[in-house]
Amino acid sequence: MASSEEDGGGNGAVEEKENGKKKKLGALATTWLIFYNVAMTAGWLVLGIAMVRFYIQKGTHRGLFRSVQKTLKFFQTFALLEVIHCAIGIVRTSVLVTGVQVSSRIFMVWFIAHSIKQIQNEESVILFLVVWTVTEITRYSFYTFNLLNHLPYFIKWARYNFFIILYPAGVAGELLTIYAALPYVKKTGMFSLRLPNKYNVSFDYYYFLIIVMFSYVPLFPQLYFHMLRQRRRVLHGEVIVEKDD
Ligand SMILES: CCCCCCCCCCCCC[C@@H](O)CC(=O)SCCNC(=O)CCNC(=O)[C@H](O)C(C)(C)COP(=O)(O)OP(=O)(O)OC[C@H]1O[C@@H](n2cnc3c(N)ncnc32)[C@H](O)[C@@H]1OP(=O)(O)O
Repeated sequence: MASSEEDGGGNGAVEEKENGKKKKLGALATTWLIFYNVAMTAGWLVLGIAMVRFYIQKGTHRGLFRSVQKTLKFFQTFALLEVIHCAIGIVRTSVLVTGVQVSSRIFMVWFIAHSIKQIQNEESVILFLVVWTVTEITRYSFYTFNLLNHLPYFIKWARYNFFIILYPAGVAGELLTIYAALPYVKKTGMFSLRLPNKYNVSFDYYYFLIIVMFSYVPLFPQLYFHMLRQRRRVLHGEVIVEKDD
């Protein structure tokens, strides 16, 4: 993490090491990442503004998902590139951690909120939408300013503090939404394959969703503790030895 004067100071040795790392990132990769992060910041800002405008004009959250879904789908799906960034090594972070984070979001957007219209007006959908939006505006603006070597301290602070509350709140929104979807999935048998069929395979989306819900129990703490470690490293200059994937 390269610091700038606006950072509010920090450890000189850590700063030097971090600047060295940044020099190694090629100019092309840096240019691409700046473009990517600016586009993502703008996308999530547009989404945030659209949500606020909708609520002010209509005075209800009903219909909000429907009105912002195109922007949400586009920018959240675009985030798949983050897994590629890690895989090709232009971003120094774990493919596994990023993969779990991005795939769970894509799953929520396409296989839950998009596919099950009956749950689109649930309060829990608005909860995760608001939480994701605040998180992503902060996160992508952090990356952008950091790459430009002009990182205001409040953005750095927000990036590594907001998540403490937002992560559990987002997970609560996601789990409550999947829970609300269960009766519709059971009633319609959507995305399920019953025997007998020509493939001789059966799949029950209802039970799959229950497994997904339980998978948050081991996976979410890993993401949360990863972020707590990143927080100690960036805000308190602790050297953390990360295990390879
Ligand atoms: C098929 C069904 C699958 C179902 C799976 C079900 C299980 C799911 C369990 C998990 C639930 C997750 C729920 C989640 O969706 C809920 C929410 O998001 S709620 C909102 C709160 N969320 C957050 O705060 C998100 C926090 N997460 C993240 O920030 C990232 O996604 C994460 C990958 C976890 C971040 O990790 P990372 O290691 O990247 O942290 P850093 O930001 O500190 O970055 C490390 C270094 O990489 C550089 N970097 C990273 N990305 C970029 C970029 N785009 N551009 C430039 N540089 C980048 C960064 O600067 C750091 O560099 P350095 O080491 O040099 O300092």
